[in-house]
Amino acid sequence: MRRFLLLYATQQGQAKAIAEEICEQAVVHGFSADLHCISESSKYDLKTETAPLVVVVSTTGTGDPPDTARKFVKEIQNQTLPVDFFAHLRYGR
Ligand SMILES: Cc1cc2nc3c(=O)[nH]c(=O)nc-3n(C[C@H](O)[C@H](O)[C@H](O)COP(=O)(O)O)c2cc1C
Repeated sequence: MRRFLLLYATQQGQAKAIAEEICEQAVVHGFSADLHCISESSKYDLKTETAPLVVVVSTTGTGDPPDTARKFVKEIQNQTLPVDFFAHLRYGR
């Protein structure tokens, strides 16, 4: 089965439900999704990830990320990261 990484960030559960549906449908279509909340950073490593990445994230407040995504957003907004830091990633959101 072709694997991909599936991350979600949710405030009220909708993004998680959508990610779980994608995970179920993936199997039907011959894919295997590794599903994690985006805050579970010990369970995935985007620096070394070679499989496609799908991110399901809701917005809250005034276009703010869910609480579970705040750390992730802060990390990828780090201005000291090289411009090609995530250049290897194939991702959709
Ligand atoms: C308090 C609140 C603020 C919201 N703010 C935004 C927003 O700024 N932009 C947007 O596109 N959607 C906004 N929404 C809509 C949510 O993104 C939408 O309800 C989504 O399905 C929630 O997903 P979740 O259950 O994964 O948190 C907001 C919803 C709530 C309840």
